[in-house]
Order: sequence, then structure tokens, then C-alpha cells
Amino acid sequence: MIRIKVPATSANIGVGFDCMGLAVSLYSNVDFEPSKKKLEIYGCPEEFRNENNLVYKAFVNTCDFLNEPVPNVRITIENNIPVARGLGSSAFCIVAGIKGANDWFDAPLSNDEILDLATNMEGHPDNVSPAIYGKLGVSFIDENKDVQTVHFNVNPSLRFVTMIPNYEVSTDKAREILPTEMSYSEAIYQVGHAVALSKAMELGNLKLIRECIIDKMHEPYRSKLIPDYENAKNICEKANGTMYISGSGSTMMAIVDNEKNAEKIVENTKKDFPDWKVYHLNVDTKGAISEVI
Ligand SMILES: Nc1ncnc2c1ncn2[C@@H]1O[C@H](COP(=O)(O)OP(=O)(O)OP(=O)(O)O)[C@@H](O)[C@H]1O
Ligand SMILES: N[C@@H](CCO)C(=O)O
Repeated sequence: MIRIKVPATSANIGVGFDCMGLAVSLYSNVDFEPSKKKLEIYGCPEEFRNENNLVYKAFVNTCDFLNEPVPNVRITIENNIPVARGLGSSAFCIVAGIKGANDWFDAPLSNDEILDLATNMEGHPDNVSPAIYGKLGVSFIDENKDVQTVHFNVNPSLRFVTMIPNYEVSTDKAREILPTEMSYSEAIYQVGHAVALSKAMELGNLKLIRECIIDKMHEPYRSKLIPDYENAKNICEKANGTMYISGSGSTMMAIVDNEKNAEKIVENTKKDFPDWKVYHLNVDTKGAISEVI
């Protein structure tokens, strides 16, 4: 049996809209085994137990790309990444499906090829790059339509707390509400802040992170789609932390530089929002891992 373990990913990190993403220590697994039936899927909601399942679609796309016949397969999903909350559940499915098929045929694809295939399916590389490589990824699609990606280490002193509301924000809606143009001065602001943020995360300099992370491209518009945004921000700031909207939301990700303040955020969020899921996480440094069991 092939088991693929994939980390949750948090795109944008404030100022890195559609190009930055972070892998965090919350994991989902998918097992792939031979089956007597064309397709068996276990461990996910009924609505996903069919040929439109994103893990299976990525598996089939990869078999096609490799010019291999699609084998009969039993797929068992153990998903700990909440769906449509801005923590890369779709990137998890796509990366797991591609790596599952790649390992089935003795791993002819490199991680860079897996990244190209995954970006093609997801539409943007900001989640799939850290899902494959771990760490903080900065990515773009070049003129030849290939994905270029670089990775930054994140200082281990930094702690991350996911504040996951009990409501979704639709990615489509969160994109529709954005303006279509920005000025030169705003572009200069974003570039400077995003580059400095990558270094500040590497250094673990929370004071600089607080300055760099303040976004002007999407958060001012998207925060209005999250009714509890200001309350969550207050909880983070009281614990000396900062916060950004993870992916297109609704999850908000707090950053602090010690365990005590991370636990303070966990405690206060659970007290004010008992129905939310709150996890104290680190950065994942390995990305998706394959095991043959
Ligand atoms: N366990 C699962 N089995 C099958 N499909 C899944 C599963 N989990 C997620 N998906 C697919 O991923 C889609 C959610 O993707 P979407 O991009 O809306 O959210 P997300 O990836 O969680 O958030 P973001 O991209 O903002 O981080 C679901 O509609 C479904 O198609
Ligand atoms: N970068 C994407 C992530 C969500 O898929 C966005 O913010 O819309």
C-alpha cells in the first residue's frame, strides 16, 4: 500500500497574495491500494465518493500524463484539513493524487514536475508549492508557463495558531470582491513588504513581521467577509501577536514568537468562540511524504 502524507498550507501570508504560502504541522493522509473494482473511496463525505473526487482526478491526470493505464484503485482518505477554510484542502487532494500515481509507477516524476502538474490543476502555485516542499514557498508562473518556486526556512521560534471559524468563505466570492487594478505606489508597497516579510520570517523577527504583513491588496476587502475578523485580531494583539487571513479565509492565522503567547491565543479563542477549531502549529519543513506500507 502507498501512503501519502501532506501538510496543510496557508496561502498569501498577508502581503504575498497568490504567490506566498506556508506549510504547517497539520496533516492529512491518503492510502492507495489495488482493488478488484474500478474505484473504491473511503474516509471522506459521501459527496466526494465518486469519480469527481479531487484525489482521484489528480491520480487519473497523472496516469494519463505518464501514458500509463489507470489501475483499479482503493483510495482511503484521512483528512484533518478542514474543507474550504483557507488551509489548502484542495492542494492536499491534488498533491496526494499526483504523488500516489507517481509512486504507483515507481516515481518517474521529480518534485518540480509534480509542482507543474499540481499548479495546472489548482490554478495557482501558492498552496501546492509548500504542500510539496514544506517551509515558506514563494512561487510564480514564468513566460513558458513553468512554475518557478523558492523556499525560505522559517525561524523555529515562531508559532502559528489557526483560528478556524465554524463558517466558510467561498473562494470565488473572496476573489470577485477584489478590485481589478492597483496604483504604482500600492505595487511598490506590496513588493517591499512581501520581500521583507520572507526575510523577517527567516529571522523570526516578530516586530518586523508585524510591519511587513499588513496587506493592501486583498485583506481590507476580504476582512468584511469574516464577521469575527476584528475580534480575532484583538485576541492576537493582546497576546503580542499578529494575524493574517489564511488563503481566501475564513481561517485566520496568528503568529507569535513563543509557546506561552500561542497558548494564550488558543485559550482566549476557545473561550470566545467555542465552536471554532483552534490549533497551535509549527512550520512543516518536509512537505508531502510517501511511504510504502
Ligand atoms: N476529503 C476530500 N475529498 C475530496 N475532495 C475534497 C476533500 N477535501 C477537499 N476537497 C475538494 O477541495 C475543495 C475545496 O477547495 P477550496 O479551494 O474551495 O478550499 P481550500 O483548498 O480548503 O481553501 P484554500 O484554497 O483557500 O486554502 C472541495 O470543494 C472539494 O472539491
Ligand atoms: N491565493 C488564493 C488562495 C485560495 O485558493 C486566494 O487568496 O484567493
